Amino acid sequence: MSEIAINISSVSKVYKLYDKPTLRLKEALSLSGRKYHKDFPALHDVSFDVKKGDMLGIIGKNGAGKSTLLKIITGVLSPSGGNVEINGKISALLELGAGFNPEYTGIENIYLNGQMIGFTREEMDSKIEDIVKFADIGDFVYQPVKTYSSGMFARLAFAVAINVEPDILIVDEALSVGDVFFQAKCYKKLEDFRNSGKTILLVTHDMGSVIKYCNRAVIINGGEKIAEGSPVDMVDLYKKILVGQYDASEAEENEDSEGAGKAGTSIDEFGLKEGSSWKDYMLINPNNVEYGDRRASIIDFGIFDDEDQITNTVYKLRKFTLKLKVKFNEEIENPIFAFSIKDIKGTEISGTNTIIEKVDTGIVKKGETIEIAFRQKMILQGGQYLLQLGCTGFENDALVVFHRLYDICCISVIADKTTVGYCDMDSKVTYRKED
Ligand SMILES: Nc1ncnc2c1ncn2[C@@H]1O[C@H](COP(=O)(O)OP(=O)(O)OP(=O)(O)O)[C@@H](O)[C@H]1O
Repeated sequence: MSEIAINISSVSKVYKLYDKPTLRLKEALSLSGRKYHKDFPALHDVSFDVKKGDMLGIIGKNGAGKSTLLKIITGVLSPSGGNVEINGKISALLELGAGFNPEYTGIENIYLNGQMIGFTREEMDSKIEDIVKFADIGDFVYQPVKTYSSGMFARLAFAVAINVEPDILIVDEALSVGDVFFQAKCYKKLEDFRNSGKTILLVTHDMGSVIKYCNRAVIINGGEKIAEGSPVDMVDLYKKILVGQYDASEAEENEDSEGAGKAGTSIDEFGLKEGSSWKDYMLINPNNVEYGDRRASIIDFGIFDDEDQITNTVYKLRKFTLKLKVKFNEEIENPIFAFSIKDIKGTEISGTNTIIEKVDTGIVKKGETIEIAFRQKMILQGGQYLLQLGCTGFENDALVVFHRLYDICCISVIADKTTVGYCDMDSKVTYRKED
């Protein structure tokens, strides 16, 4: 029996773009065979295999071609070139509401969907209870689905897709509309599904989910597959694409064959090239804001994980070090070095400085460069955060800012569990019954 669930071989898709809808008809009726469209290549020569039991993340920017690829895999679209071989029964959650009749009730749509997948009414009778229970939308199952919120749609669609015993489940962003509890329930179900040896393809913009749940990932960019490998490496590479720091040679370096890798670039392995600085290895926010009178300048910084690898990705409950290099353009007495971390909504979550930490920085002379390191345990929950750095001081009891960098780079925290609230107190639990 083949170990491959899906084989995608040199798949291309060219869409026909018409300036006006009438031109489509004009082209169809043209006796001379005149073309009224422009070709738009949405996918070009995409090849990869999905093994049975894989949970493969497909990541890429808006318009990269991910949905087009999924539609080809599920047979909704036919490719312009290449081949797709499927080994097993597919159930897909593509566009929200696709395959649902808005006038039918939830229950009627469950039967309709079941029939479309190939189940008889009797077979669906035995599944309906599980589906309704999983969807958990109360009496709305008896209402026409046109009255549903997008979250209710997602619940019903996921409940159907997961309960029809597919071998391969394809999920395209559908989970992002559900509420957090429903998402958690779905991810749990996806894990059970994968643990039972089934295959999942997940398209999502949520990189945390890719790292947490997938065992492999593929990056699609501009209609091409540019890399395939461990989720952590692919997410790192994808972030570079997002901030315009992608270099094609890196994708080749990252192409690996198996398993999960390690985030970041090893200084030992690659060596910091002469003349390069830590920040060359960091993903810098192109929209960062900086200010200050520049009597001291932050000339370099880097985040180092517990293995001293420079990275934007830190694991929860592991140590990491934040290093800064600050060059002094004037003599300054008792400069203060600081960092803080904000969440993506801008709430300052944590941070410290050398005064709070009682570090005596003394007098720094003009021309000197100070290297300062903050080492701590990452206790924030999994997610994306933004880093702020600063060098300040006091003059006549007033705070002066020499150099501050706002939202300079992203810190991605990877977590394998999420506790309550902003941070994880790393509780150690003991449990015993009294005699
Ligand atoms: N039916 C269509 N006709 C013409 N162009 C299309 C059609 N469907 C998609 N496209 C184009 O093909 C490209 C790939 O679209 P696709 O929906 O596959 O991207 P995607 O990676 O899924 O994006 P997103 O993350 O925004 O969902 C886009 O430029 C899109 O505008």
